Amino acid sequence: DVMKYKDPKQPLNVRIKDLIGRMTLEEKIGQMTQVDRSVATPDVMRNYFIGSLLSGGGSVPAKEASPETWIIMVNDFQKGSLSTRLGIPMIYGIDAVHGNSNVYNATIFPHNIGLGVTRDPELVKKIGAATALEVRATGINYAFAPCVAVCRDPRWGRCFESFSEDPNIVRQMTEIIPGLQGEIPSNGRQGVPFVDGQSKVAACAKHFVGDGGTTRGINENDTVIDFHDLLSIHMPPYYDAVRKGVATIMVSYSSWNGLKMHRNQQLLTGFLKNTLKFRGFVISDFKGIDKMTDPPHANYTWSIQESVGAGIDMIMVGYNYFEFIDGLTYLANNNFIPMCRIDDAVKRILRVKFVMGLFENPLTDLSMGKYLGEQDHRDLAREAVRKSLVLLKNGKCVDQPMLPLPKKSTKILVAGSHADNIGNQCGGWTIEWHGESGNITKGTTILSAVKNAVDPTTEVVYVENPTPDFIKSNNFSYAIVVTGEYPYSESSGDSQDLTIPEPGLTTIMNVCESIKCVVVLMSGRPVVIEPYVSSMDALVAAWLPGSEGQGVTDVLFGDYGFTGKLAHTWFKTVDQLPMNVGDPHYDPLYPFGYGLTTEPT
Ligand SMILES: OC[C@@H]1[C@@H](O)[C@H](O)[C@@H](O)c2nc(CNc3ccccc3)cn21
Repeated sequence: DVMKYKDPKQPLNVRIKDLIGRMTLEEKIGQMTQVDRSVATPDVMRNYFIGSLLSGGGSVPAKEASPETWIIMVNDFQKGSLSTRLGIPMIYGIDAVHGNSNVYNATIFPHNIGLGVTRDPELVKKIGAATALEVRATGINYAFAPCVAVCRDPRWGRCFESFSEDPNIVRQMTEIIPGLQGEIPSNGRQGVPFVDGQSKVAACAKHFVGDGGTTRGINENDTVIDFHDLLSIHMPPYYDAVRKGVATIMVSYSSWNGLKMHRNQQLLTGFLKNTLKFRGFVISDFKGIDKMTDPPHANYTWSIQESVGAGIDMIMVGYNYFEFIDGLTYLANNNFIPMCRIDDAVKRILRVKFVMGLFENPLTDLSMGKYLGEQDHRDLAREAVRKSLVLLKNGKCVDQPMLPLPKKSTKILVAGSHADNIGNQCGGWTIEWHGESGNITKGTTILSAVKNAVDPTTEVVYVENPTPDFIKSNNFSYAIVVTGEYPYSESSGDSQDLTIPEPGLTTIMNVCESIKCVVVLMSGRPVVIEPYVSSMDALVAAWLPGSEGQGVTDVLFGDYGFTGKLAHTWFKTVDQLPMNVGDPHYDPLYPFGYGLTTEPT
């Protein structure tokens, strides 16, 4: 008989039922296994029936690899999967969290903290669509995005991955999901996985749930709140993500009231699958099951039993696929995990793979490579940068605004560690896991953007960390100081003091106490700035704008007006934290929703 699961005209549930009815336990467990590309080969894919691969942060086929190199790599792994008895295609995931940002020369969009400021769902949906194309340009079909964390404490190293402290802004920004996956047709079913073909990708709402609410913002720590607050602060974005057909949801490393999310059956199965009726697949975080114990990996068989038993469908194993497969096989064969749980997991994984057309189009044509970093994506990113900037101060006297800056001046000074540094303006999850300073990928630095923006007769002088004497010996009309935080991600970004690292503050004080200055602050979150604001003539929060630095000068020089409003409370001192809009004792330096505006000249 023609195998029904191979027939795209068959109803989805018929295909799933037919296929799972043919699968051995080995083939089922293989589908639940995701490993990093660095330990995979086509033979491993075939012999262990591996259902999914990922590129962890920085896991690339080669340094500065071209899109074609990426496509060939992914296709080769896929051919390994297709050569198995049942020919089930694998799904390949990557952290396309601000563009396909691991990939050299991809368009790098502002990180989520900047996108939340735009409060523009249509813009963010377009960013999702552009990102999907740039992911497909590398042969990849699955993005571990969007992060829908609600960051409640800026000491959290991942606050830059959160759209806002306000769940309503995060809910609005889930429009990136139909951008990434495609819009559910008006006559289509909401609340079931939807991925609209070869220019779209499966998305991943993460990290379920409460990742942004941990104690003192300590990454992967404990979120101690009652069920009402969990449901009203951290859960709402998942209502929207499920309704919009998100294909997958990733579990948080963190705990809720002392229980690791990776073993929280009440929330993973009881609430997400049974109450919210989520029908896609739940994926663990990287070695998330290892981290259920202290020390990690202390009892791997227990970790497998507790996580799969709680309702996780695909395990982001990391590297040790043999140990995982062996452990889960033992647990299934000895009924520590019931077969119905394994079948539920595999059905969810197959549902996503069928829905996204993976069986019909498992391979990528090399011609898709042209979409990587294409100009109209860069123009879109530039627009997002413009709308993400927040003007916090404009002139020392209300009636003497400094911005917009004149394009025609005799001589101006550009200074600061982030003025001529693409890596610094992109932040974490860019090329490398933690990101990296330097000329790491294609883009426009702020210095280049200034030179492009000003009148040709204006002399632009760049000195990264100028001395007061140097400044005073030149008659600069004004200075633009670009500085802030260096790239970080995850726990490496956790900070208890939230100070601007040196020499940033020194540069700010040296310049601003010598001449008129506008400070462009690049940071993944609000940082300690209050003691220094009085020295500045103007202050712009630029967050982590990404590769298209021209968007910053578009607004500084008045081609566009400032429109952004804070999506995060800007505290005065860290001992006020956590402090969020709506709190009874709310005494910020700049409140949630604050932002000065300017008119285009
Ligand atoms: O990169 C995969 C996931 C990512 O989607 C999650 O948001 C994040 O919590 C996460 N952390 C790791 C662990 N980090 C890691 C980075 C590079 C190589 C190996 C592990 C992987 N991942």
